[in-house]
Amino acid sequence: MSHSSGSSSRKRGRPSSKSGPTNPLKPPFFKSSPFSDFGSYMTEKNRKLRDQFETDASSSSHGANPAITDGGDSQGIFKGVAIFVDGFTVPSSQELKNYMLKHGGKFVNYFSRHTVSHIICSNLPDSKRKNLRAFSHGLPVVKPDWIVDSIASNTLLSWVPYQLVEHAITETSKQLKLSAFFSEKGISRSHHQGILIQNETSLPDKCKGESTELTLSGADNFSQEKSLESKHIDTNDELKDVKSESEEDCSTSYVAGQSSDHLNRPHSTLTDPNFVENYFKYSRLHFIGTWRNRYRKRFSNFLSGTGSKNNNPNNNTENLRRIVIHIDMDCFFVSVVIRNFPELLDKPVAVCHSNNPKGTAEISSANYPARSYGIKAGMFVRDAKARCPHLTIFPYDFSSYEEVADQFYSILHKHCEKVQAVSCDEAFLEVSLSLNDNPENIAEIIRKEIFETTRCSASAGIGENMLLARLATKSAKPNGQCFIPPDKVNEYLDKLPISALPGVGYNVEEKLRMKEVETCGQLRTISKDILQKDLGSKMGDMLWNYCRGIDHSAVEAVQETKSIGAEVNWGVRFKDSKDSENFLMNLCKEVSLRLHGCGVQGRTITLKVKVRKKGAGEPVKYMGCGDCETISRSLTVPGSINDVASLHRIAKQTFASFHLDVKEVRGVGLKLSRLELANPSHKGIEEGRLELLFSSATRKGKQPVEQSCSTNHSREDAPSGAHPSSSSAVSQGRNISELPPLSHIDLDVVRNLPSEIFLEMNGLYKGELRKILESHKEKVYNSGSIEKKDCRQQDQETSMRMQCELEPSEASCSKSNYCESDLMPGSLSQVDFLILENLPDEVRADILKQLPPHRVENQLPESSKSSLSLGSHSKWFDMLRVRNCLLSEFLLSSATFLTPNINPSCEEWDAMVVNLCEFVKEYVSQKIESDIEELYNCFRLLKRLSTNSSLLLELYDRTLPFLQASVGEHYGGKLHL
Ligand SMILES: Nc1ccn([C@H]2C[C@H](O)[C@@H](COP(=O)(O)OP(=O)(O)OP(=O)(O)O)O2)c(=O)n1
Repeated sequence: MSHSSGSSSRKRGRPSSKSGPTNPLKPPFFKSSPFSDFGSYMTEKNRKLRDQFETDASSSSHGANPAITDGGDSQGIFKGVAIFVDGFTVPSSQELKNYMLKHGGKFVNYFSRHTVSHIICSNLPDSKRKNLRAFSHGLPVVKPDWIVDSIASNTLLSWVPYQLVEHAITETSKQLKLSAFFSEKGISRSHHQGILIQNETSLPDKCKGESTELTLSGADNFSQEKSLESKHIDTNDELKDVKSESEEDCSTSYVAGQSSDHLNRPHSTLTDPNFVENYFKYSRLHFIGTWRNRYRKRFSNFLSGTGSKNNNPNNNTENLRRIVIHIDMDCFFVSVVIRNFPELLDKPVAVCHSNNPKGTAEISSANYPARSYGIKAGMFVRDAKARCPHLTIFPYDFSSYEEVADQFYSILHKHCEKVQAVSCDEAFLEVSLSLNDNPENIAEIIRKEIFETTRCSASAGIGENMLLARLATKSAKPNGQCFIPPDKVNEYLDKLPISALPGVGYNVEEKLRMKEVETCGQLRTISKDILQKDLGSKMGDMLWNYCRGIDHSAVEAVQETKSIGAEVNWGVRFKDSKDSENFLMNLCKEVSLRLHGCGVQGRTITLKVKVRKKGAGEPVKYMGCGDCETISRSLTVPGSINDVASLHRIAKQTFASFHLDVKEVRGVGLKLSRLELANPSHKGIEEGRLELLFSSATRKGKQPVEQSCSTNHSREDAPSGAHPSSSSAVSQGRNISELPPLSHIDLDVVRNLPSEIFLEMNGLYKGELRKILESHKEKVYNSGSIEKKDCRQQDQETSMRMQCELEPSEASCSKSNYCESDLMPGSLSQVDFLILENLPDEVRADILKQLPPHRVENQLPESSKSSLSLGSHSKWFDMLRVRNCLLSEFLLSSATFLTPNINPSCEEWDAMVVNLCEFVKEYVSQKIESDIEELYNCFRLLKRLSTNSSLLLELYDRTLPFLQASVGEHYGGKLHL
């Protein structure tokens, strides 16, 4: 029977008002038939057809259906699917029926919303389209291609991309599109999950296995495909490639956990001017990478770094032992998203931004049932689906991860004072227990509370050190705990594969395998000398310890951040230098945001660029970076920075110095190291920083934190409104014996401290800190070398800074120390104008008097002259604040780069000259007077530095004419240098 006849016979047989006035369910023409009414006739007919279909199906599966028998999939890919074909289709209804026969599905001749799971249809007349809900009864209306493609890929594909009408499913089942769940207004995930459940239960039972996935993939939308299509109308070959790739990837994928904007977001720098911002907004790696900053802010009260107060109420330290607990949530991302789906607990589930079964999106987390199919984090979806076609994939839900992570850490901090955060779902705890206490009890209490609060399980490993605790967690997972008592350590390690030890990668494993060493027990038979000889001193030493269960690292509540940056290695495709510049600017904005978020700035800027290797084809991963070479360069500037303009200037210059074909660039990263606390005027400066400084300084001195900072205190203890030096948390309860020894204090950090913290710290050290700084300064000045000059200059800046930051009373009493003319900066470029501007008027006037007068030729416009005149300080400061010595930073970094032992190549050298010329041109052309002031100072500085370097002299000689020509062009004069 054809699809259309099925439909018409249904209409024909429908009881009508004309059938009989008495009982419409018993029309007169059934009176003489064996069927009591039309319903029983249809039931009987359907039964017959079903039997017939099943007989055909069983003969088909036993006979001519290699797809089922050979494929080993005796159930067939359409198990649970029952189609009803409506209207003319290609392939025909009969062919579709045969496909169902062969591949385990059902073909329903007469529509019934109770037996049909999918309506197959090639076209919908307008009338049906308008009244879709009535027509479809809430079932999916899908093109026959869905069946054909599923057979071709031997997998039941999501039907969503094959919907006949885009909104078929969303309108009919009142299901919101996934994009709506992630609107900017922040509709909650639980709402979204609630809807998913609702949808699942509303589908026929037999479809439930797939329904979660199907419903989730409701975010697959054609609009995305279409928008990509329209955006990619371009004759450029590369764009064409991208088009086909993105269609392949996006047409059947959702990008969830994101706003609807994102669903329509193009997938590369080629078409998205805000690519960097979007990339980080939706990136799981970004979430993981930036999580620590959020944690620090939220739990700053707990980050005293002391942690030495005993957990045990009985404070008798003699009878206590130190135990480390490593606690880790199980399959974190999955556990969080399936909390509302208890029926999925024992089903394979993963989290990924796309569920396109052919796609190369990476699995972020897989639950343990999924792992039994070999699915793991980092695997492409297509590989995961190949291993487990019924894998349910959920989108990210970052806000819920954050919420659960907060709950997790609140519990940990409640139970333990010394918590070392490893990641959003993993931490080390150090607890002190009496010899009789069972360490498993506390782990159990914590795990129970975590589960009751978050509805997600955590596993715990317990041991005498961090190594053993971490190893024990592996044995405990999932949802368990494991204690390795001291007398069982060797036994535990004997059989443990060396690959389970932290830090053992493929290379080390291979080298040891060559020696027939595969377990820790076997590793113990090799001497330390041999290990160090074969694997290097550090690795050899570490492995020698690890295979004996020895680990000296201490649980540390505060961990130093050494660098902050951002890197994008996906979706990077530039057409021209305008693209790359725009990208760099956005990357700098991102990095600047992160630096401000942490209240720090950095002095060393590293730019890393990934460039496609010669001959490397397009990457396997869609829009990935593929086979690349990595080039990187670091520059150290004299003053730390965190503002976008400075970062961008340096990044742009460095990028240009690589002389790359931008079309070949596949990834860019920017990182700042040598971090310092940000300028006190920055909002990023937070309370508690001094605590961080103490612990970092102490670590630097390789002294365990708890030894020097034994008193527990939190900022909440500080009485409000009291004088900082006596009331702050730092001062609370501290006496000098509890502070790190002065020799452990990092003087570079101290130099840059905000005044109130410096004063507080100096007070704690009874004035010794200032003395040390001064004597250090003397030493530097007396040691005589080219470096002295820089140190001296730096110290002059420090002196200025200290002078400026001292409280008025302190400032006046120390003035004689710092305002001596020999310590004054040699040029304006060495002055921190922000500080200068904030000085009391008389102090600033004092300092300004001692600055060397700058000279600009008379031809400069009057306006420039007046703004550059020392008499009009306020205007001058305002302007200078805007551009705060950027050029000098560039020049000084160049100077660092051009030290005699580095010897730049000709290419690098030429790049330097060309870049400087361009830089100068750009500066001058903007006609900002403060820039002229800056150029003047910078070239003076360059001239001075060039007396010690022939390279710098050449740089000066080659760029000076350029500078003068530009000044002449824009101002009609030249600078006297
Ligand atoms: N390649 C990776 C690794 C991890 N993560 C995310 C998802 C994880 O859920 C979370 C925590 O990482 P874990 O390594 O702790 O892995 P899981 O918690 O998923 O599993 P396990 O139970 O093994 O800890 O970080 C990720 O997105 N991509």
